[in-house]
Amino acid sequence: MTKPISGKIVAQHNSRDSCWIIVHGKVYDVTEFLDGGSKIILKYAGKDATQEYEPIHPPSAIIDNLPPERHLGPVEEGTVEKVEVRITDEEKARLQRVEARPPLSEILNLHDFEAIGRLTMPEKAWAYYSSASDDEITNRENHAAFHRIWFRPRILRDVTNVDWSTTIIGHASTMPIYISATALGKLGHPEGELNLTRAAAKHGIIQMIPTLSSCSFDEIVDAAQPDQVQFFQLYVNKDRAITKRIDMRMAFDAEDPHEIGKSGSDKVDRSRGAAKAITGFIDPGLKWADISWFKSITRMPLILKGVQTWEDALEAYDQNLAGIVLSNHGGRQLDFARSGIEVLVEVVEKFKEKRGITFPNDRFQLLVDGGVRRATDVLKAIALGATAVGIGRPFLYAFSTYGVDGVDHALQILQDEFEMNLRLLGAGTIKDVVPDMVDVSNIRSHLVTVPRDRLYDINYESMQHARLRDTKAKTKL
Ligand SMILES: Cc1cc2nc3c(=O)[nH]c(=O)nc-3n(C[C@H](O)[C@H](O)[C@H](O)COP(=O)(O)O)c2cc1C
Repeated sequence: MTKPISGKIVAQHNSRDSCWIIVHGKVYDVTEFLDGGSKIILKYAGKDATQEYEPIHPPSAIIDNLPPERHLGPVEEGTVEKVEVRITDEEKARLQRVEARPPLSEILNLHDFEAIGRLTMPEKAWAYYSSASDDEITNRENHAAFHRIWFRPRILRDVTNVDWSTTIIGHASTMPIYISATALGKLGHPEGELNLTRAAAKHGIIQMIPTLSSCSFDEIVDAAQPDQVQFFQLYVNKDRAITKRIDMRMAFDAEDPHEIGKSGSDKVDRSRGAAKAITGFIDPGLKWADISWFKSITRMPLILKGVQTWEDALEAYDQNLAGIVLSNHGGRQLDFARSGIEVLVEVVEKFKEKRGITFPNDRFQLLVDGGVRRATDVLKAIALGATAVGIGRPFLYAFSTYGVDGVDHALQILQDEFEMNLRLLGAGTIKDVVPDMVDVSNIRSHLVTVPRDRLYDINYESMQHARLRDTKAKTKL
């Protein structure tokens, strides 16, 4: 066994010429990672970097990416100078707000998780999770687009028993939703993505594991129940050998489908640091011609995420993919990209026109994400031909403040909303939710609103989010 290295020796390697760091009690020589000047690594040169490293990288990242000769061995216990953690007044105030968070019984909808998360989450986590690109127009449009679709409910139908379960890419799901891939789960909660895995198991829904998870792929798969289905979101590495290795492991570890991620970078303004630090490996050269290579290295169904036009949807169909996710990445890439729900309408129309194909369709499934906060949003997408929708941020907010119980509660809210709204829509099952049940005539209009009717608006008593406990009587959020 390698002899433990004294913290004092490590501390001497604190420069660009020789940079050692400690992560989880092991010493690593990361000098070669400093090419291009990584300020954040240098900040921890010669020190214990575990706290900074942990939320951003899975435990195995450093081991997998650094050649074995750079793994210098364990650090000698008790010799490392403790990095002083100073608790600011702001942080103290935040911790008090965490104590004052309302019980889950007072969280009535997915918006409430966001309202409480904004007040209680660590600043970095809130910035990374809630932010989007440029002016965040697409981020807000994603939800607003659902407001341009109205229901045409049917009456006098027997809805004593309603069933909102479905099948997504051949896998049973208790609801027509799945948990979309979101990076850096440990920024919000020490258990990170495992909160999602456990709640997904409890509710019988599918979790999409991100390439950039904070927990390792193995941890997430190990936390799953034996029959639990998980998807894998793959960012394609510039070094295709690495992508191939990931794929081989997927095939052995999880017998389930995965999807190819978009090749663009996670472009996020309010939290530039985290996004830039983790996306440098993504291949901007990924192209349609590469699809055949993916097919040659895996036997799992492939779904392409990030499709935003009918032309690309048709190309994906022609390349025999199992489906697509109509997604603009939660408004985190190109601002003014249209919402997934709007693109869905165009895709369904054009497939009918060009190929005579209708949806939902088992040979090629349409998934949608972005801005989904209510079961009614989901039902609109289902009526328009989607098989299921992905939800991202609400689950991040839920686990950041309440851990796994928060995600469980969020999923229960959705289950309850499905039951109620299917009845009100006059649909006994998901198959009964058909195009005639929605009026989508305004979906393409991106009107800027007319001046508001102030007298009427002032009389409207606005709904309130959940509130912190001890400030409830005094403050509005
Ligand atoms: C904090 C955050 C991180 C994300 N990370 C990824 C990622 O690593 N890979 C990916 O394919 N999509 C990622 N997404 C996009 C989501 O998969 C999904 O498309 C989006 O969140 C849906 O919008 P919603 O948050 O309004 O539900 C991320 C989204 C957020 C909010």
